[in-house]
Amino acid sequence: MNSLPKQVKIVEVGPRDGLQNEKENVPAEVKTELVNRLTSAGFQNIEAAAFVSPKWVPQMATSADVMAAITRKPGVIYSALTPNMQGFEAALAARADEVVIFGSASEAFSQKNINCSIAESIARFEGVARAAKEKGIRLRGSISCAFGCPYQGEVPLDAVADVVARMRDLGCDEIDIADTIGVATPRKTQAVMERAIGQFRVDGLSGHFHDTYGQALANIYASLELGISIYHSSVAGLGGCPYAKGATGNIATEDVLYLMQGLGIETGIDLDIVVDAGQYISQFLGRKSASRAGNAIAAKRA
Ligand SMILES: CC(C)(COP(=O)([O-])OP(=O)([O-])OC[C@H]1O[C@@H](n2cnc3c(N)ncnc32)[C@H](O)[C@@H]1OP(=O)([O-])[O-])[C@@H](O)C(=O)NCCC(=O)NCCSC(=O)C[C@@](C)(O)CC(=O)[O-]
Repeated sequence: MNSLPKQVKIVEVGPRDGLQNEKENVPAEVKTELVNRLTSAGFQNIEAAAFVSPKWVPQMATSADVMAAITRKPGVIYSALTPNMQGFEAALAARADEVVIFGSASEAFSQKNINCSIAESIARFEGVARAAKEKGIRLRGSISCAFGCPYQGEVPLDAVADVVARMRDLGCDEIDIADTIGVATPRKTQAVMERAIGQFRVDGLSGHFHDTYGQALANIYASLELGISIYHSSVAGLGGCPYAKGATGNIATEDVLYLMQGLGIETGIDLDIVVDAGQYISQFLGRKSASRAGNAIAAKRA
């Protein structure tokens, strides 16, 4: 059996990826309370904002308010999505610790999500990357549809490797390999991750798995076997992408933490506080949490 990493970093993406698709406005105070609860749970990295066009993603329009109101813990990285220089300037003003340029391995998805081709997106990201370096802000690259696309279907492995190399050349500190629509299975996951590892250091790659087909935990395990040690997840399994119809949320953070506990892998995160945060946001949204571990732990307590 391959040896697994002894510790992993869990990037909590619920306040951004999780909430961006909610139809009803989630007030900035609720998002702020969620980020604060997640901070107290011990995450090193929380994706808290997206400085994107409010016409494209209205739910993220309050990002500056959230970034201004959260109680920051020293050492915690609060990240923001920045598709272009306008987004970067807003993230800088909001004191984001990390900016995220987000592209795609699928041409069709790139057009739908950010209204340009892959090549145009990379050209657009060059300015953001340069500005981030000048200001000493961490730079993360996110690659959507690395395992399949809702518009074009199959995404060639070469296309993933190519975008990883382009993100690397832009100077990304970390690169996310994202299963936007949750279609990957473990062998496919390993095939894609191996190509990514061929282009970038393994300790800078992260797995970002949506759980549409219930495969995300298996895909995380498959990635652990390759030595990947950064994973994205969303409290209560919140989420879905506005440009990926039918795709459900990210894998629930509570479920990932339960898995890591069982494997004896250190995360530095307090599962009980995350369960409370998951119940808090689910109650606000008026629905049951999508986290099976979260619901089981909450039921046991009651
Ligand atoms: C990229 C654009 C802006 C191009 O959109 P565009 O329409 O081509 O942009 P434009 O430059 O022509 O500008 C049009 C208007 O947008 C404004 N604008 C332009 N830029 C900004 C900005 N940064 N912030 C605020 N406003 C902005 C700009 O000021 C102008 O306003 P107007 O003059 O019409 O009033 C647009 O397509 C966009 O905002 N897309 C965002 C899509 C998005 O957020 N998708 C969800 C996140 S990606 C995701 O979830 C996947 C991920 C990361 O989680 C990983 C995974 O699971 O796959």
